[in-house]
Amino acid sequence: MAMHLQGSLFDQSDDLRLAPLDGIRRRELGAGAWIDLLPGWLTGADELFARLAEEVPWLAERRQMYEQVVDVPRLLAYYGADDALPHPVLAEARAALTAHYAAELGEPFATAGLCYYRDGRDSVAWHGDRIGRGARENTMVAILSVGDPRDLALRPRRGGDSLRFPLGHGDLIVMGGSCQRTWDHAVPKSTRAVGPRISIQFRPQGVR
Ligand SMILES: O=C(O)CCC(=O)C(=O)O
Ligand SMILES: [Fe+2]
Repeated sequence: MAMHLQGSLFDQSDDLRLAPLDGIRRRELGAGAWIDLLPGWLTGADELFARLAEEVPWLAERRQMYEQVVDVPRLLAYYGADDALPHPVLAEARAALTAHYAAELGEPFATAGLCYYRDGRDSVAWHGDRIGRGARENTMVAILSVGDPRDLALRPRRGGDSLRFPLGHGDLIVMGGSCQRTWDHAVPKSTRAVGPRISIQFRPQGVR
């Protein structure tokens, strides 16, 4: 009898595979912003999660906030357009996104930012990716999520209700149009017992 002692942490498939992007669904948010969602874009991502958690040179940042220096409540890593990505499937993912959005975006996805949320206390506060061109131009930010599910919350900057999109293991969300200018996004803290999550954000050159 074959015994599989190394159980899967999050999903059943051992096969690391990206689904075609044709199945992605768009939702218009208003004010020229939209999101595209594809749950389960990447299957078999347990090994990817483990490798990223162990091998990425994670940085714990500290930031000045008023009179205090505070810990940024998540770990970070950044890969420029010419840096080797920490796993080959991430290069594949970036190439697939570049091909799928070529006509609409008009430039490749280039950089990869990684965030590691160790538990429900880790989070990112409301912001838009507005360092650089995101403040002035329409652009796209594509986020692949692995590990425990966390919500990505979005709210219009002009005021209004926030929306929450639960992002699970292998899910893809793309924020596009005016989203970085006219909407803010956040990963709120969670009081539920949540395990670790890693997000990979692909952006065009000069968008942060
Ligand atoms: O982890 C996420 O899904 C969002 C991260 C984010 O918004 C950012 O790093 O700019
Ligand atoms: Fe962001």
